[in-house]
Amino acid sequence: MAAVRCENLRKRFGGVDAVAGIDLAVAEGEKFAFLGPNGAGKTTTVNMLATLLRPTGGAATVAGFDVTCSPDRVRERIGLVFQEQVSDGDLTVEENLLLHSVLYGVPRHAARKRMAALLELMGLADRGRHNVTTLSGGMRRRLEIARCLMHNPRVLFLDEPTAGLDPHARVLVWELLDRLRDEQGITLFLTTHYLAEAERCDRVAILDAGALVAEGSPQELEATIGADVVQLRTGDDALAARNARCRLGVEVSGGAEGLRIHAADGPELVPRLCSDLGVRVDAVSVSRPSLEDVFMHYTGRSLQE
Ligand SMILES: Nc1ncnc2c1ncn2[C@@H]1O[C@H](COP(=O)(O)OP(=O)(O)OP(=O)(O)O)[C@@H](O)[C@H]1O
Repeated sequence: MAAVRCENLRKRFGGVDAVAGIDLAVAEGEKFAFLGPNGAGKTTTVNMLATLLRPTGGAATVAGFDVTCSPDRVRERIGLVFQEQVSDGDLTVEENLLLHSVLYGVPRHAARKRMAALLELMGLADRGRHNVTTLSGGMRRRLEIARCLMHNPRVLFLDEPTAGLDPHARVLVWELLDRLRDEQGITLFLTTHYLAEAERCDRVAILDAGALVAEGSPQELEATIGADVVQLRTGDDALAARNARCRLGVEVSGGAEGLRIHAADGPELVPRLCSDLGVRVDAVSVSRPSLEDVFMHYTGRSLQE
């Protein structure tokens, strides 16, 4: 059973198709990223999957239940970490966690046990009695995640989980998300516009203007746009280009930065270039396509624009 499934899922606001017919399946225990620029429709999709917004059309199931027909069943099985802080700043860390468990009907004994385990997992074990306002930004984000796990959800939706955090706090959040998935088999469904965050996921779907434009593992997506680029500077570029074509059968283009060769496996080609070109090789570099290149390829824009 897929943890999340969308079939032609749509949401229209006034005259705007915020989500324009998405087909998607996320497997149980998968770490899945929804990558797209601001306004692409990521939050709208997550809000429909989390039963906060009613779809205009199509269908979606989460943990096996239809989001429109069985929203209560869906809600029991999901956690939703928002970009903004939801925890009550006037309460302590423990009070926030216990309040959440009461709202979800978790028995008191089970809630205390789960709270202790989650505080440990999140690196907040010594902060339980502290007021939320005394926590750093990274600690607050980890508290938000812990809160959403108190009722033991099977699918965790995280909207930009590391937005606004410093690099160290970001790494801590990533590590604990990995542990959650590895140790508890929770499905993680992230929205992000950070390429580094998407790179760490099993599978990425690229969303642009409400439509899915590509989907696959980061490696698969990078492979779809083609080859590695090998750049060369030699003692004689004209001769090097001729010999590369004749002796190695590779296509070469010239430019201000020397010679460029597209190769399926750049690192494998480099030693052959050095030994077979018959000219001195002064510099060589190999670059692989990144998710930024993939995004640019499918949308014609940079993700950062
Ligand atoms: N309640 C609403 N009413 C009208 N339009 C909306 C509403 N919510 C979202 N939109 C529009 O739908 C589109 C998608 O917005 P959405 O917030 O889902 O994008 P996003 O990819 O999550 O962006 P961000 O990363 O900025 O959160 C945008 O054009 C937005 O202006």
